[in-house]
Amino acid sequence: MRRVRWNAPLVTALAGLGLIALLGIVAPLVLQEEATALSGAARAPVSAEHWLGTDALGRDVLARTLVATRLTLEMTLAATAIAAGAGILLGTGVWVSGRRVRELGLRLIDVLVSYPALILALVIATVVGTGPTASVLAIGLGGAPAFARLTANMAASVAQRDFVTQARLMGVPPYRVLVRHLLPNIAGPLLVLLSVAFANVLVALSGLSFLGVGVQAPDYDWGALLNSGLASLYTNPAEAVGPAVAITVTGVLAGFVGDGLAAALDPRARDTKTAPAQTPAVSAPSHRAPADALVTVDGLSVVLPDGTRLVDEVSFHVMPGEIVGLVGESGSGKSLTAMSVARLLPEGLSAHAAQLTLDDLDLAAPVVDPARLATGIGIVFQDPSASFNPALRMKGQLTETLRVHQGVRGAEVDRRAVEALEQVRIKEPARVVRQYPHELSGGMRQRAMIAAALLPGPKLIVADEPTTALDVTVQAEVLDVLTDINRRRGTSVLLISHDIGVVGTVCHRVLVMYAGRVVEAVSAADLRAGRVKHPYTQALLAASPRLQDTGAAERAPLATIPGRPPQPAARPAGCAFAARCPVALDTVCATERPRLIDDVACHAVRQEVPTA
Ligand SMILES: Nc1ncnc2c1ncn2[C@@H]1O[C@H](COP(=O)(O)OP(=O)(O)OP(=O)(O)O)[C@@H](O)[C@H]1O
Repeated sequence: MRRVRWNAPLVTALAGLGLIALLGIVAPLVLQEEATALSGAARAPVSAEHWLGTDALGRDVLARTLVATRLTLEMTLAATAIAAGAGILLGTGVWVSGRRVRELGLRLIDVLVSYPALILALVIATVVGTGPTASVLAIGLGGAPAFARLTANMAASVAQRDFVTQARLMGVPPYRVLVRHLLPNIAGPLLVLLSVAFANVLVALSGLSFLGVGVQAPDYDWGALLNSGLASLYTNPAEAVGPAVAITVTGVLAGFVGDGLAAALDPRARDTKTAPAQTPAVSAPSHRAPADALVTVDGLSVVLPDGTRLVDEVSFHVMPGEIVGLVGESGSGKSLTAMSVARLLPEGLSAHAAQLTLDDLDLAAPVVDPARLATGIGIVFQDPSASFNPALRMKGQLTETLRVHQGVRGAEVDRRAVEALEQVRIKEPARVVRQYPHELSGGMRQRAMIAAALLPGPKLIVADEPTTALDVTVQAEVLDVLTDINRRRGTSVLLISHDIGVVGTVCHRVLVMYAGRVVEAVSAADLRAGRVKHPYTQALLAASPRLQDTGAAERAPLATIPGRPPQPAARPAGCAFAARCPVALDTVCATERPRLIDDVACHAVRQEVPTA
């Protein structure tokens, strides 16, 4: 389960509920006598002696409200436990069963959920009778369908994940898959539902007692006290105020716990918003980007909270109309670099840069106008099947930015959506805009993703491995669309790929990344011709089956790069590639990190260059 990040509403609400629980323990011990003593004055108004007055038999209302805390909380906890226990059992039971039972079970749960819980509880109450136990059973069982539905739905979605499939293939029995793989992965949402259910159960139990079918005299809970206060609502409203406030405060606090838990367990509610790049006050720009560069990145570092640098002082620029490729092995920092430009860093990571700009838009500012960001940068992600919401038609998704940030409405929305699909060469665009994502092929979805990114007219498209998830036959099609858009509209592209063949073919300029740094910047023409300097770029080229240019030097047989890149936290003091490098020098490469000078960061290369 995800680690809980404590937040103020959660802590405050838990502390409040803790206090009420303490009251529930202590009050019956010290106030029991006062709560049952007949003072003589029936329905006495508020006085110094009776802060909330007395009831019809002259008993102190405040003392009774406080004493009732215990029974109310006990009943609420018990009913919530029954709802959760029975619901989770039903939900998981349905999941573990065979297909037919599962189908039947899911339909049953659907029917039960569609039936209001309180009505269901009233029906159960009429069958099992009145009193605390009957109320708890009725409300508990009435709340079970909500838990069953959530458990079954979540279990079904987790069950499709690879690790569950693997466990099942390995013959792990269903109940073990359930306990080891499923329940821990759905515990977060269940916990949130638990606290919300607690509030609902409290209100429902109080409702039953208030209606006279719950707790019966001489027992009393807050609902029963509310019922007795109703009779004197006009003469002594305070009698109803005590239990009403108690129910409201406890219910609201439980709701806050649910809310706080949801925020604490959901990374999107915290810092995924986009971790803004922060500009350190002291660093001065060092990267000499042309004045008319569209994107300027100078000294960009992406760091973990413990200070580990995942991306380390990366500098580059993208000119208007230019396609720049970021290439390197998995983990070299390509995505984090590109996502910093788009201000879409994952939670927990922060970016620092001396300069990070798109035209005159400061991407390193703590706050950036979302409309300018959304219309300035379009993003194409790797997996087209995950990029679209399966429940919505293509039109709405393609045109979201247009509608939200550019106020485009009505027939214009349709026209622009169709036009965008035409531009990415999707046949019958008018029909496709009305379709759902699953009705499109992978290649079409990826081209539609490019259309969505293009629609607001961005100056830059960030394409993060746009062809990796696609069939080889459609990869070229998608890349062709990207280059075509670049040619016709002059849109700049920052293209991320682990395939040096792809970037060499599509880009104008290529930045080779290794262990969080740019180790070489090279024109695509030089790359294709094999005119590269850094031993890592040479190794990548030698290992690439793709780059076949007519003007290229004679290709050597395919090679592999021995070893693995170092983990970000274990990068050596010297060159991070030294351990795998065939030309590493004994001293300097082991001790000194090479800087990017004349587009290459390598001590050995510099030693080879004869000094004038
Ligand atoms: N949210 C995160 N928390 C911690 N480490 C991360 C996070 N995201 C990425 N990393 C680490 O940062 C480094 C760079 O990651 P990044 O995704 O930018 O690499 P990449 O070159 O794009 O690789 P790939 O081609 O596999 O996507 C990797 O070592 C990765 O494990």
